[in-house]
Amino acid sequence: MIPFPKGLSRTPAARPGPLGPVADAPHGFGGTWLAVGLMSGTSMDGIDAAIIETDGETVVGVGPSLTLPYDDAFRDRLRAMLGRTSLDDEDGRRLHRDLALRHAEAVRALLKGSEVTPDLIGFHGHTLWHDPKAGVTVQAGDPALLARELGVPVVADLRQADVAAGGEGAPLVPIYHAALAEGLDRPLVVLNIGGVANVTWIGKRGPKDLIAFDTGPGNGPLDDWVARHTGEPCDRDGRLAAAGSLDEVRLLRLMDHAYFARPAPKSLDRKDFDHVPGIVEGLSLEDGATTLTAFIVAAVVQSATHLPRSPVRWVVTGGGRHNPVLMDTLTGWLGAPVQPVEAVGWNGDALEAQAFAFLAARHRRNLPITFPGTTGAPEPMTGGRLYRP
Ligand SMILES: Nc1ncnc2c1ncn2[C@@H]1O[C@H](COP(=O)(O)OP(=O)(O)OP(=O)(O)O)[C@@H](O)[C@H]1O
Ligand SMILES: CC(=O)N[C@H]1[C@@H]2OC[C@@H](O2)[C@@H](O)[C@@H]1O[C@H](C)C(=O)O
Repeated sequence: MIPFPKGLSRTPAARPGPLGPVADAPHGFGGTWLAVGLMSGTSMDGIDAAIIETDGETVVGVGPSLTLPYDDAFRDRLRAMLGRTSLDDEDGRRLHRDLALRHAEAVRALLKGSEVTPDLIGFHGHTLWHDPKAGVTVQAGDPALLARELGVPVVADLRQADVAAGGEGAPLVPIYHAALAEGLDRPLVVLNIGGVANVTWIGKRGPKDLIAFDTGPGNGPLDDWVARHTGEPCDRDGRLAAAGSLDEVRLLRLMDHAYFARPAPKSLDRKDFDHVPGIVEGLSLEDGATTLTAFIVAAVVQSATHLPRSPVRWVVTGGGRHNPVLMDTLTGWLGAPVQPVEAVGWNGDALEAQAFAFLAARHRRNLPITFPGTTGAPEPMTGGRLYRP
């Protein structure tokens, strides 16, 4: 564990706060879909694909999942397109097409050797730009082409309606966390540590008793730091962070950002951390890794001040849960039980992809996917657009 820095304030005692609306009565529906979910996350490691059986309210069955990694050349191409708001030129159209084709390849790999044909695909695409205050969120990857390639209806454009209504358009996964958390002790917090990190607080009042927001950086700035110094994609198993020392002064500078004090709901783009390399510049490889690992944890500790009540436990999903230094430091600094989501029987490598399958099913049922407590939408909102093959 990285020692707790003197200059950082501890989580204040949890205080009561506004709660999201409680669920409407479920709509009657007798059937289920076999739905594939596809996510290309901010860490740009590859395409996650998973299959579930669901009616959009409960998860009836969970099937296999996989990650189709991006090769370095494609990752560089993707990175070069970050920040784009338009795909309307040759490079943009090529990326839109190639992402769809790679997602089709991921679905074929997922289904290989099985007799299964999915009924539905939930497709996130890859976020190039996210600025909900300006009403803009851009995901690359052509859903119409994906539907044609696979001969299966595709639900995509899942952030657009929420952003158009004044919501943050992110995070979208909380309603899936809530569906999975039925029957578990609550309040429960699900913490996702991918490229960016986000939390879902699930209260006791039913499946829509949710508060969710992005906490701050996930592995993104740490991955970038390690890649720049070593060419490796990440601080594998936290080895570098374990060997370094925390630079408390720089951590406090990293935490001196208006986002952390801002009340939820709120969301981030990867670009919101563009200033981070400048702050850690000059540190040794190991001390930089320790300080950027501590930054992820400090942002989570700060996020706890925006939660209505302390949870009974934190369950962690996303690639960050594989980093033992990060997990131990979270446990120490939060002073609460912190476990990987596998402790409650979920698959942390497949959860986000599964969520997009679930959201596609909710779209087909016309059930809301975002809520005042998760994105700041004015009311529970449906979302997504259906592309038929
Ligand atoms: N063994 C490990 N040790 C340290 N870090 C790891 C390990 N395995 C994965 N990671 C981290 O997890 C990251 C990938 O996480 P994940 O797949 O959840 O991200 P993502 O889905 O792309 O992001 P987001 O949730 O922001 O969209 C890697 O970039 C790496 O930093
Ligand atoms: C705009 C965007 O793509 N945001 C992602 C990103 O990655 C993690 C965090 O920031 C989260 O808000 C969101 O993804 C997850 C899948 C979500 O919408 O729940």
